[in-house]
Amino acid sequence: MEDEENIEEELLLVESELHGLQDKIKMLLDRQEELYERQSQLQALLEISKTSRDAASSAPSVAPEDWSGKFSWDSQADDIRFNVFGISSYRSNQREIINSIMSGKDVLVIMAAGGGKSLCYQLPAVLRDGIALVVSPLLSLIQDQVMGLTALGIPAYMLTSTTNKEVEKLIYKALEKGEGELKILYVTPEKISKSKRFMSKLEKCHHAGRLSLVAIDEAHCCSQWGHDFRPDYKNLGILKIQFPSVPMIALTATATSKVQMDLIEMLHIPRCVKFVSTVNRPNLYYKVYEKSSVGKVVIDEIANFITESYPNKESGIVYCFSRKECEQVAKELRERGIAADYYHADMDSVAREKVHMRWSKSKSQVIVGTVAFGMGINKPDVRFVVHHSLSKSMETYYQESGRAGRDGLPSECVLYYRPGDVPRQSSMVFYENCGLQNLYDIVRYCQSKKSCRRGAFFQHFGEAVQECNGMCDNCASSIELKDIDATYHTKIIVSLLQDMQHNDQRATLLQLVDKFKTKWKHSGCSNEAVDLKKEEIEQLIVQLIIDRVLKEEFQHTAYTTNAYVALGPLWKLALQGNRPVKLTGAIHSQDTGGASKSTKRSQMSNLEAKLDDLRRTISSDNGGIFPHAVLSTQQISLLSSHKPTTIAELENLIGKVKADKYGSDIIEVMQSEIDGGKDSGENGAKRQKKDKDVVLVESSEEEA
Ligand SMILES: Nc1ncnc2c1ncn2[C@@H]1O[C@H](COP(=O)(O)OP(=O)(O)OP(=O)(O)O)[C@@H](O)[C@H]1O
Repeated sequence: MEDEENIEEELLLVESELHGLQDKIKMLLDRQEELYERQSQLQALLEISKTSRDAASSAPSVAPEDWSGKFSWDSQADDIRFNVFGISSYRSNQREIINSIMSGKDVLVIMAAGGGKSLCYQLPAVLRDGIALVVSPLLSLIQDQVMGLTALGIPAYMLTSTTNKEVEKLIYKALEKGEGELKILYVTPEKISKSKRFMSKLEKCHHAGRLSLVAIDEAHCCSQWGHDFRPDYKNLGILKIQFPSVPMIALTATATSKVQMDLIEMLHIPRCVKFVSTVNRPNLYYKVYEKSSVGKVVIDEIANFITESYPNKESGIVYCFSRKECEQVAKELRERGIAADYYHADMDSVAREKVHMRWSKSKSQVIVGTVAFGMGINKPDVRFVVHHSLSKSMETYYQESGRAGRDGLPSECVLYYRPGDVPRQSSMVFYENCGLQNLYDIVRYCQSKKSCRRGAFFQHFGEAVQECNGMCDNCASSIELKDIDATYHTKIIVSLLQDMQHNDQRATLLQLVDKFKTKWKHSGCSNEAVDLKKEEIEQLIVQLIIDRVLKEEFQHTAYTTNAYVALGPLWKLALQGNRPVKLTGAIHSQDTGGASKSTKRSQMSNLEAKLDDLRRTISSDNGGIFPHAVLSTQQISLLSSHKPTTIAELENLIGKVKADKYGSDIIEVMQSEIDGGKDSGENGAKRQKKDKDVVLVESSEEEA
C-alpha cells in the first residue's frame, strides 16, 4: 500500500518534470525554427549581394549601353526586321540584345510576357550563317513558333516525338552535311538529355562551324526555385560545355535574383550580358475581390463581371484550384450564357488542343483552366484573367495574370480571395521548397487593402518601384479605410490555442473561428474592442499566420492533408499585448474598383466610351504598346481611369497625342456632355464650377 503511494507520488513528480521539459523543448524548437528561418533569409541576402558584386566585377568589357551603338550588321538587321518579320521598329532592349548575341556573347534576357523575346533570337538566327538551335519546353509552343516562322518564309523545323521520318531525315542531313535549307531548329529539352543520336549530329554540325547560336526559351524552367521547374532543363548545361564558342541566349519573362543566379550557374554562362526589362505591365489593371463563401454567388459575380464588362465577347481566362472545380465553374458559366470550356491535365491531349483552338480562334469566350493551362498561351487579345482561387505564389500569379493584354491594350486581372481558401492551398504546397513562404507572399498581396498591387510585384522581383497610375484597385480606390485594433482579439485567439494545445486538441481555421465566436459571446466583454464579422476573424487569423504569431501545421490522412492552426514563434509577444495588431477595414466589394467601372462600357457615358476608344487607338498605333513613351504619367492616368476631366486637361492630353488624329470628335462629345449636364444633369455626372474650368464629377452612388 505504502509502496503504491510512493510510486504514485514519484509518478506525479516525473510527470510534472516531463511537462516542464516539454514546455522547454517546445520553446527551444520554436526558437530553432525562428533561427532557421532567419538563417535562410540571411543566406539568400548574402548570395544576392555576392552575385551583384561578382556581376559588377566580371562585367563585360563593353558597357551595356554600347550595345546600342553602331555595328557592321546594322543595315542587314534592319532589312530583315522590316522585310522578313514585318516589324517597323525595335522595342526596348531588342536591338541591344540582338547586337550582343551577334557579337558572340552569352546573353540572359528577362522581358515581360508579350515584350518580344522571340525576335531577339530569331533575327540573329536569320542573320548569322548556320543553324540556330532553340530549346523550348512545350510542343504547342514549338508548333506555334514553327508555323509562324514558316509563314514568314524562314526555314524552321522541329524535331520532336511528332516529327515524321521524312522531316527527321531532312533535319539530320542539314545538321550533319549542311544540305538543304534549315535556319532554326526547335527541340524539347528531352531531346538534349535523352537522344544520343541527335547530340552526335549536333556535334557534327558544330564541328563544321554551322551551329550559329543556342537559345533556351522559358529558361526559368532550369531552376527549382522558379515556378515551372522541369527536370530535363537541368541537363541543358551540357550545351555550353560541348559548344563553348557558340553564343547562348537564355530567355524568360520572370526570374527573381535567386532564379537568375541559379540558371546562370546551370547553363554555365557566368559572363553573360544581362538584359533585365521591367516586370511592369502598365496596361494591366490588378484587383482583388472579396470572395463569397457561397459557391453560386461567386459564379454569379464572375458571370456578371464578364457579361457587363465584356459584352462583345472579348476573350478571357478563369483559373481554378482543382480539376473538379474547373469543370463545375465552366458548366455554371455556360448555364449563365457564357461560352466557356474547361481545360485541365486529366483531359487527353486531343481534347485539350480542341479547347485551346476554339478559344484561340475566339469561337469560345472563356477557358476555365487549372495551372495546366500555362506556358504556350500566346493569344494576344486576352482582355481579362480571373482567379477563382488564389495562386500558390506571386510568381505564378504574375505569370498567369500576365496572359492578359499581351497586345498592350488595357486588360484586367481579378483575383477572388477569401481567407478560407488559404488552408486549401497551403496543404498542397507545404512540402515544396519554400512553398509556404511563397504562398504567404501572395496571401499578403490579397489581404492588403492599402498597398499598391503593382508595388508588390516590384518588391517581389527586386525592382525599383514605378508609378501605378491608378491601375490597381488600391491605388484607384477613394474609400477611406480604417484600421481596427485587433490586439485584444489576438490575445483571445492565442489563449484559445494555448488551452487547446494543453488538452492535445487541434483546430482548423474554421473551427478556430467558431471557438473564437463562442468565447467572445460568453466573455461578456465590456472591453472597447469591436465585434468582428466572421470574415474579419478569418482574415485576422490568416494575418497572424503570415506575421508568425500563429502557424499552420499539417496532418496526413489516407485521403487528404489537413491544415491546422497552431501557436507560431511570436505568440508570446502577442499574448503579452506587446505587439499591437491592426486589421484593415473590409476587402473591396465588387462595385468599388475603379477599372471595373471603366470597362463596363454599357454603363459608360458617351465621353467615357470615347476615351476608352482613344486609349485603344493610341495603343494600337504604338505597335500594341500602351503609350508611355508618348504620354506623361498624369495623362496616362486620365486615359486609364476616366477620372474627372476638364476641357483644358483634355485638350492638353489630346494635343500631346496629335489632336488632328484623335482629338476633335472627343472634344465635341465632351462639350455636349457639359452642355447637356448644364441643362439636365445627364449621364450620371454632376457639374461643378471650379475656378475657370468646368469639372465633370462622376457620381459613384448613382452609377453603382
Ligand atoms: N518591335 C516590335 N514591334 C511590334 N511588334 C513586335 C515587336 N517585337 C515583337 N512584336 C510582336 O509582339 C508579340 C509578342 O512577341 P513574343 O511572342 O516574342 O513575346 P514574348 O516576349 O515571347 O512573350 P511570352 O513570354 O508571353 O511568350 C508578337 O506578336 C510579336 O510579333
